[in-house]
Amino acid sequence: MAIELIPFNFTTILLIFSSFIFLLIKARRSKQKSHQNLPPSPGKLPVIGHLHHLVGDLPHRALQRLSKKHGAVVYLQLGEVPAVVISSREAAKEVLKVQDPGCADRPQSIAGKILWYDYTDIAFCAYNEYWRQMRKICIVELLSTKNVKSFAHIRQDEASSLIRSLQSESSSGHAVNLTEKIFTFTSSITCRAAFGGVVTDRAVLIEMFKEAVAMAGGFELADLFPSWKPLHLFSWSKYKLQRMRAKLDAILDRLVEEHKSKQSGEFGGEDIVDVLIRMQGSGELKFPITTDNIKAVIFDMFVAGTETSSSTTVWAMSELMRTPRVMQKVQAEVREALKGKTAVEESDVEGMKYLKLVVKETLRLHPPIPLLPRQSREECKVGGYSIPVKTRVMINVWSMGRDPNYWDNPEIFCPERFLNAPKEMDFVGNDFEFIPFGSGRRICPGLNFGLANVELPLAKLLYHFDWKLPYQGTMSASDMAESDGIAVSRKTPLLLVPTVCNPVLATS
Ligand code: HEM
Repeated sequence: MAIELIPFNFTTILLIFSSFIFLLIKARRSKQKSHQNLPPSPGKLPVIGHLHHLVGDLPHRALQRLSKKHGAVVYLQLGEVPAVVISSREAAKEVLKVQDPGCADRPQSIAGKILWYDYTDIAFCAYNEYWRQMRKICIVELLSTKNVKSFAHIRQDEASSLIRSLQSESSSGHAVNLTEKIFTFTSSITCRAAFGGVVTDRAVLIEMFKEAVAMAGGFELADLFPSWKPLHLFSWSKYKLQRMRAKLDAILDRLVEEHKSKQSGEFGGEDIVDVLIRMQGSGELKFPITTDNIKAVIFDMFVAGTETSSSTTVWAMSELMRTPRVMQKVQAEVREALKGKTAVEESDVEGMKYLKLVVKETLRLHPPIPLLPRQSREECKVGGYSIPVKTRVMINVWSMGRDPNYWDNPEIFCPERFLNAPKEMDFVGNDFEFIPFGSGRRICPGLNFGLANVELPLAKLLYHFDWKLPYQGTMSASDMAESDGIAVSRKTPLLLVPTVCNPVLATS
């Protein structure tokens, strides 16, 4: 859990001591005016509330443990911040459907404020008219089904580079860092589709974005004690974020300037940055936008579009390596469908039913965003309990995907479960025990783009290569450990040895 420690010296100790007393008095006062009919809670400590229940484990795992003990709707006091954890499909439906838009805000965090330009992007933005306008522009200009289809040649081009680079490295017989390769593939597609070319400073952008994702988890000490200003003044993370923001600004300013001097879309037309610049100048927008707003959206697209898809592909390969039965079955499907071909086309992938089930099963076990981050905009009722206004609502998508009440043998990677399920289940936001893309008004607008960025490379990896672990034996549970942060990927890179099976020609 990303709780940052501030450096210790005499002043710090004095500050911590005096604020402890201040918070103790505040906690006593707020206890007196506590809400009626709140959901059940575990034991609480003065000042820190329930924070100690989250220490030592990743948030989605710690919250699953609490829900098993206290129920599907649990109330927590995280420092000063009221929070509710949702862990059943019925309660998730109430939050995301019945109460939507009552729970459609996002919780605020220092990372969101600094790196996403005062929350003027889409993902961290509050639920308001500005958000609606920006989300609509991004869907129409970038993420619609038609647009996603039109980017097929970019995906094809980048997937072929990925395969060629793996093919040339495979001759050494050494392991390749598949996590890195897939990440480069996905970030190149996002950059080319959204910004018209691979950004010159992409490596710096990637580094920043990785740190941002780790820090945007929202469990920073300063985020949990918003009224305690000295903590904000001395927050080490805040200074780190401000330094990152200065670097980010320089890169994004350059990107915007380049777009102002010429249109950069892949077809010589407009990309999303060109569109936003044009709209900024037209004066026709209901909510006029600044260059900072454009930069917020650019960073959003890069962050939201890259990590989610690449970590899904990497988790899929990890699960396949652990489950030889499924690996053989999916490779057989892919190879049968492509018999005699030297290259994999997107239209070929359409008919690969088992491959699609593999992706579905991967998203059940490894939703890239395990806790949907929402915040109540008004007092609402969930599971018969009251959720006060401005409560952080965390929907534990990860734990619902592994709940034995909904899934047989939930820890087993078994794509066939979706064929044998009593009802057809999909991830488009209607089956609330399986919502890797979220649901309701804030459902992921990049669903089609994301899936396309997972299915094609996966089909290619399985068609062109056989895969081995770089050591004898099988992958252990610790090999599947998860990283910290708002988006959860593998903690360690996936290292695998590829052997060429169906070679790719130099020209394809
Ligand atoms: C496998 C791929 C992906 C997964 C699993 C995923 C998952 C999610 C989830 C769970 C949310 C929060 C939804 C909610 O609160 O209900 C979200 C939001 C979002 N996603 Fe994705 N995503 C993926 C790919 C993408 C891509 C490729 C893009 C764009 C290039 C994208 C852009 C966004 C944006 C802008 C939001 C914020 C929406 C809002 O707050 O209104 N995502 N995504």
